[in-house]
Amino acid sequence: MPAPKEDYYRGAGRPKLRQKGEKLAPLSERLARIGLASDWDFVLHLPLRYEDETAIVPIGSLKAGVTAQVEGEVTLERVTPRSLTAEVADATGRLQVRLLHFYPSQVRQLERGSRVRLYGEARPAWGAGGLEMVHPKVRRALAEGERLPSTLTPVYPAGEGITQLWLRKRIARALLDVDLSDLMPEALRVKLGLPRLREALLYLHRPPPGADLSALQERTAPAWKRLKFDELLAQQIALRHSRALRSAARAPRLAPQDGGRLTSRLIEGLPFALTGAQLRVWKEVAADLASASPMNRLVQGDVGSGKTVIAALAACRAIESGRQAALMAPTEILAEQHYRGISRWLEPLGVRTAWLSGHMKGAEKREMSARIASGEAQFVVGTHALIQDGVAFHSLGLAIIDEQHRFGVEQRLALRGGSGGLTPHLLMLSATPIPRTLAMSYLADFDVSVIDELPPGRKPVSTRLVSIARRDELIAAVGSEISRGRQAYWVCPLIDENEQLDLTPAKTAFEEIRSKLPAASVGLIHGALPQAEKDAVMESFKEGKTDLLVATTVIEVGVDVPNATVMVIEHAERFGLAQLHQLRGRVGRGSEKSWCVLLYGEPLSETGRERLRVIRQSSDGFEIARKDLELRGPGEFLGARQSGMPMLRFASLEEDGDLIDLAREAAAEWLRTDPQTALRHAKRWFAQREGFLEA
Ligand SMILES: Nc1ncnc2c1ncn2[C@@H]1O[C@H](COP(=O)(O)OP(=O)(O)OP(=O)(O)O)[C@@H](O)[C@H]1O
Repeated sequence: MPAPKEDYYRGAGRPKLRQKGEKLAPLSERLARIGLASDWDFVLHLPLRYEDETAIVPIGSLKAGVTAQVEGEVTLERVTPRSLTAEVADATGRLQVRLLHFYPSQVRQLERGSRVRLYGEARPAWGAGGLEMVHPKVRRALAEGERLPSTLTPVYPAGEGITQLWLRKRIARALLDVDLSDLMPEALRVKLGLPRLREALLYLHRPPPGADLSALQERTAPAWKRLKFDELLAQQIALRHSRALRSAARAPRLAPQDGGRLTSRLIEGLPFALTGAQLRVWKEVAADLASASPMNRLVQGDVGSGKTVIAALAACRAIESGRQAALMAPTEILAEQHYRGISRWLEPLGVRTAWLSGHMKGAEKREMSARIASGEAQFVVGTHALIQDGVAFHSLGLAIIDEQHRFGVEQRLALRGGSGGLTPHLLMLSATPIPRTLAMSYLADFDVSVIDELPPGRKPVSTRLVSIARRDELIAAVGSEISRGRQAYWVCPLIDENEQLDLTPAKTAFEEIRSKLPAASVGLIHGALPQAEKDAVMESFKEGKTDLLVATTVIEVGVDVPNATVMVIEHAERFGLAQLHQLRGRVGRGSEKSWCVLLYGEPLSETGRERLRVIRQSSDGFEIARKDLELRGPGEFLGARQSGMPMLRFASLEEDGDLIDLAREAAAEWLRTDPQTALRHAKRWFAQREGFLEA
């Protein structure tokens, strides 16, 4: 559809209103906001969409100020010596036409009953209501089936005060200045039937007459394929390269002479037998640990699949090989739980454990740091406190990171640190399953193990959707579950009253439930409580002294209380899919039947409804993650910070799975035959991410 005028002259987005007297930021700053700095950035600043000036729009959809082309039949005409006015109508509406000077030929063209095509700007009609065009270009209507070759004008993403015209000129200059010669081996390009890079870019910035608009918009044109492939290829090259750098590093071999007395005693002492999946994953981890190249392994397992025991085994392996092991968790609650849980297994085996919290006071913290530095503490658990200043390990052999996606790359690297020229092994745990395509591109640098089996005897959690209007009924039902000796969670999205959002906050829910269930012992936990209080509340729930725990999402990951069988989530529609799955995973951890009740407020938005539907129908974390990725896109799913890898701009992991496979193969081959040029290709794409290739 022809563009409204401001699209061309004032930038594609709706111009943001500035306050009176407010100055526009300098141009370079405004450009930087939309990621434009180097010539190469401009070259890759591709049109958001295209305007087709030859398209014909229905008269009924015309708006004042819009320049467009319409087609219709002349239904009225009036000729005076000074003007020619006519009315043109199509099935959707009518439009006035006014010519103030005219030729006899135009009178013939606009004769009543003839069909014409008009191109011009629509304006409010003079005198009468409706719209008119003054001096439009008048041409004969198209014959049946006749189509015009389209000429497409690009419309770029633009920011405040950046005009389309300026962008077009700037991009045209960049296209001349930047070296667009192909780096990709010619044989590969021909094999994949891809256009040259220069051709592809020119095609996208200035589509030739007759270019296929839908292939451009849907990003299926060969030119698009070329750019997506180049991007994926660059990513694969960068990942392989960083992997190669890593394998050049040396790690301590963690393979005890005596075959591992500590690990075997741990396995023997467990109150359960390891599942087949746990055994397999432990074998994979142990093999990595025995190698002199640093392990970089991600263990994925659905909620409750038993990842902790893998971490404990790996820690024992480091310790029995004479090294220290550290575990970093994203929250105090989780770190504390791991500390207690794993210490309970390790201390009877004579392992010396230590706990480092961000809340520790001076003397206590110094003492812990000293035990870590002297090597007296063999197994250390903590939060970010572990990588903050003043903590140096004596001989760290293994760094374990729980919920790895909650930490940035720098944090992961910081814990790994290294001592004595040796790089510790890195084991990451994640309960957020990462779909295959995503893992293959962003996480190609990790080895991945999957615990794809739940411990025996688990019963699936029944998930119910209940309108918030039935809250009272639900409280009573939870009360009767509690009277049978079970425990329950009641999760709310907020802590305090908030006037803007009509959501029942945790504090109100706490008071209300307490008064409605006087026989039950009810606790409240949220992020704003002092640490000591949080610990006490959690401990009391774990010990079964508290029956019902009202909470915010502080309990989201990792909390393990097998006697809890009910999870109520208020305003479930406000939570993300991964979060809902994690929360639901807090129940169904024992052998009793468990319930998850999703209380929703009405009206439900389309996406809210969709999320609740997915979570009710599936209990498979991988399936849910795939849906989540679909609903949110990889950027949000991973978060730029979390992946540590440059986000893909053009390729889509959901749609371009086949290209990822091709790019993987091609990257390996290219790095083998001509590593220099392959790396130049990767740098060209990710130049803006300094240090990425060195990471
Ligand atoms: N093989 C097993 N047989 C029986 N119970 C097991 C087994 N492995 C682990 N468990 C128990 O299952 C529960 C869940 O284990 P764990 O806390 O390690 O899960 P997780 O994978 O970390 O889950 P989440 O990500 O949800 O926290 C714990 O109570 C643990 O003791």
